[in-house]
Amino acid sequence: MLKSAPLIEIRNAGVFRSGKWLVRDISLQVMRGEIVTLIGPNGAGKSTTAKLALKVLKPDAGEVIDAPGLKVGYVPQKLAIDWTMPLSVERLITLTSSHTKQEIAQALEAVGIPHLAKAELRHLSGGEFQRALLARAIARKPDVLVLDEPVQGVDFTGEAALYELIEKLRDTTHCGVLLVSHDLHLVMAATDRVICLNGHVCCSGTPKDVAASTEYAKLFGPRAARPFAVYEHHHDHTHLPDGRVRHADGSTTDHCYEHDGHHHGSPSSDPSGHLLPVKNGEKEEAATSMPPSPRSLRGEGKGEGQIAERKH
Ligand SMILES: Nc1ncnc2c1ncn2[C@@H]1O[C@H](COP(=O)(O)OP(=O)(O)OP(=O)(O)O)[C@@H](O)[C@H]1O
Repeated sequence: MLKSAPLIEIRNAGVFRSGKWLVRDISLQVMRGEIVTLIGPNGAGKSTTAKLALKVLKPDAGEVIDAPGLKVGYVPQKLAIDWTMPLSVERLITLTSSHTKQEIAQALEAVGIPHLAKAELRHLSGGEFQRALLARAIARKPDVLVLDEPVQGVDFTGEAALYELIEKLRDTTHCGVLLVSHDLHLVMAATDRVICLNGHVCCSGTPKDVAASTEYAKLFGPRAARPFAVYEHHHDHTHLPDGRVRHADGSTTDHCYEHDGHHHGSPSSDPSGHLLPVKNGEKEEAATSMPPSPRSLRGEGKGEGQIAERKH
């Protein structure tokens, strides 16, 4: 596979269903090692575009071109799972493709839940469930990960941890990532390009470029006028298990320094003592309200989002 060729390229593609264009004239590329994030209001065509990229949906106009031999890992927005049936994490990973015990263990280790191999899905927290889905997607060592709202059912601090995990997976496996986010205001800093959809590509660029664009402001109205908090983190210090902090120069102290990475933006702090980015006044709300239950977010009984992976 050529390093400089796109892993997935969508060229002027459109999907026509039930007498209307769900999306039209969509063009985007996902390169190796790149994180591309799709944002847009409900019904803007984000999932439709992700399914185009996956070739789950065939374009009625334009084309979708994959790199030869492309392997894709997919985390769908909804899952058709019978929650009355016991289903373990390791069984989820092998539902549609076979993996050795070692591959399963590696995937679970990579997403930080090695201890949950035998756990039942219905007992997992929202964050653990999303990690199990990610483990499933990376077990086949994909060239590209397509993640449709991978932080759903997770609270604000958990969201940040999942975004960090996605960035880490990109860094360690050098895969490309196409990420769907419903969150207009919290886009991880690792995102290389944001594509803002509204049935068509409304605008695109770096998170900061898109936040500053008039098209984005027009699409999201007064919400867009509020400050756009890009989740940023700098690994200039590490919290040790005993509570001390190790700094980039190797020294350790009992607390972080004022100027340490994370220590910008909001005056609020997370449980690790880090300041969290301001989510446009929504942070407190997000932190205090209960996240939707994982089960309600798993599309129970809706029959959508069959687990799908493909290899060409
Ligand atoms: N098979 C279909 N037939 C007709 N309309 C459809 C079909 N699939 C999706 N739609 C419609 O297409 C539009 C785009 O849907 P899509 O799920 O891609 O949006 P989205 O941006 O992912 O939305 P959300 O943020 O709510 O998940 C919606 O209005 C949806 O109702």
